[in-house]
Amino acid sequence: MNAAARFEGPGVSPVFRARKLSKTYRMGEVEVHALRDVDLDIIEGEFVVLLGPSGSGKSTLLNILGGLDSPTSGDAQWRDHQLVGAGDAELTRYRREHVGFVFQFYNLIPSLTVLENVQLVTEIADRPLDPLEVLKLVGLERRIDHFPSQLSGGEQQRVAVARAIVKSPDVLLCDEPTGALDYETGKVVLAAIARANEQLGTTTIVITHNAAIAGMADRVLRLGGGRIVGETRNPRRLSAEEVTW
Ligand SMILES: Nc1ncnc2c1ncn2[C@@H]1O[C@H](COP(=O)(O)OP(=O)(O)OP(=O)(O)O)[C@@H](O)[C@H]1O
Repeated sequence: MNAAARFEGPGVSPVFRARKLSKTYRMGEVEVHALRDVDLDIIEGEFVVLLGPSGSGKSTLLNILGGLDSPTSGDAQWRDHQLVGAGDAELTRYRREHVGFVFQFYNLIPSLTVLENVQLVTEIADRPLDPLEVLKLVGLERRIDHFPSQLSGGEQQRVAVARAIVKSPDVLLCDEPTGALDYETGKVVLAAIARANEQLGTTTIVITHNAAIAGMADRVLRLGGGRIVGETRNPRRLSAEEVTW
């Protein structure tokens, strides 16, 4: 069964709309169904957590929504941007103008300082935020002249979050943002992501293996075998400080 994570009815207009998204990999004789007929709507400003075991299709779904991958069949749109069948140039523009990514590993430029890593993005963004303000938002205003090698993993991940949000993206997509971090540092990074969602209104999707993080979301989608197998809404979102695991 594919639980239909669709919004119906008046007054609700999703920013993401995916229908019957499927992704199949063929490896010789073997077919891997990474996604099977996924229907999904996400509304503006929503904080969605994607949970599910390894191989359930979380990254595949996130990458399609982020314009990094394309499905084998089905349809996906962000506002009026068609994400399926779009050319490379169009997808690059979509990503550059609208999407911020945070991955498990930070991919900072080692020869640039914290501030410079974040400033770099503002040079190609249409409506960037002030890099110093964003570094304040992630609690790194005192480390702006440090190089990545002089920072802890959690601090580097917060620079990566700042870099993702400084262009004021409409969408923030995070794939295991705390996967490489210890408990305390993970919480600080989650707090930074939640703050971007709350203060900037950024539609946020976070993939995690950590079910405790689900408490921070408006909505939790569980994937299994390439399908959405469960959907819950939290009546109240927990702050990063309230989450324990
Ligand atoms: N490039 C690829 N070639 C072949 N199979 C792939 C490829 N990318 C992903 N898959 C397969 O598709 C399925 C879904 O992968 P996906 O990375 O979306 O899962 P996931 O839920 O994000 O897993 P994890 O939590 O381990 O990151 C898996 O079975 C995976 O092996």
